[in-house]
Amino acid sequence: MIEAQGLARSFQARGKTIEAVRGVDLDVASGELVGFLGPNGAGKTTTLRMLTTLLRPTAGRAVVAGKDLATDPVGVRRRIGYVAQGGGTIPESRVVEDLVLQGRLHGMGKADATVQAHSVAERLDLGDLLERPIKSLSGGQRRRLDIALGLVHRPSVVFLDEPTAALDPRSRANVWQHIRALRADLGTTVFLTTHYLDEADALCDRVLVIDNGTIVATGSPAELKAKVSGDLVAIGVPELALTRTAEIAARIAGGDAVATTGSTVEFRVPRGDLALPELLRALDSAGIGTTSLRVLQPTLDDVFLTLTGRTIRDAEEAHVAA
Ligand SMILES: Nc1ncnc2c1ncn2[C@@H]1O[C@H](COP(=O)(O)OP(=O)(O)OP(=O)(O)O)[C@@H](O)[C@H]1O
Repeated sequence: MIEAQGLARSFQARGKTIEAVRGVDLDVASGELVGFLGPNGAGKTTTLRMLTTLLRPTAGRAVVAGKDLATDPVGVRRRIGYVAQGGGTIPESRVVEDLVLQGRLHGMGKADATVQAHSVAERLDLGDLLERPIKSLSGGQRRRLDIALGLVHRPSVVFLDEPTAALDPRSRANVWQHIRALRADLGTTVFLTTHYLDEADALCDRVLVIDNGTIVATGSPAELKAKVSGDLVAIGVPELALTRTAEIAARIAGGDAVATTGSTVEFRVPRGDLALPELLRALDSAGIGTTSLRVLQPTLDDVFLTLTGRTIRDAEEAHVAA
């Protein structure tokens, strides 16, 4: 449904060349729900704008919904929905008006656009809000309207740029539910960008991790986590036993990356649950009593850290400071 090879885009700003996207390859199958995960400034929006014909690539090619980006941009536009960060609606207009207008802009007849406006509004729980002025909607309702606007013309693939940015946890969960339903009920291919690790983890079949304009990993959230880091075991012990505990941790089969923070010794092993009996026996023989013991499964942030040497938050802070 989305195929790209070597997609790249650079910008000239203040005499400097910014390579926003540096040769991205993509292969998204029909009906997949794929997330593009990376910190602010990684190149997510730029990639999305190229795939949706809003920005011309400096290099590379892509076929989206069966149409070539370079030779048939109109064909691409007809078949896709694009939900940008902060959509461009008219605050005074009513929800139904905006939905119908959007359908008309896509060349739909008035009757068809009206039927579709009601249908997508129902689908996104906006059925009771059709007569409301857009400016009166809550953040979550507004975000659902943005998504509905991207769906009026029945696209086979929809691109969502940061669909839950700035929403509270409840509204986010609600938007996730609607995105999942889109794929489940209509078979729509969904390609979304996010810098929220939990969003990529909870929502996406497959995640492409992007950093500095380059895809650094791709796989299901579980595959990514399994590939790059094991479980983290954290053992709380009395201060006097810290050094000895770290030595014991280093000797556990498969144990790696032993670190001491405060009164805790942490280390990584491929399977924390399997390492615990050996660890506890060794600590017991050494006469060390534990004050706490935790096994944490890796997060996508661990994946990002392993791949890039930075957490997503560090990368974002560095981008803001640049
Ligand atoms: N029109 C432009 N002119 C100059 N530089 C740009 C332009 N658009 C994007 N950039 C730069 O390209 C890089 C990638 O930006 P992009 O918006 O694609 O990142 P992003 O991953 O989508 O981040 P965000 O989550 O903040 O939207 C950044 O360094 C950005 O400053």
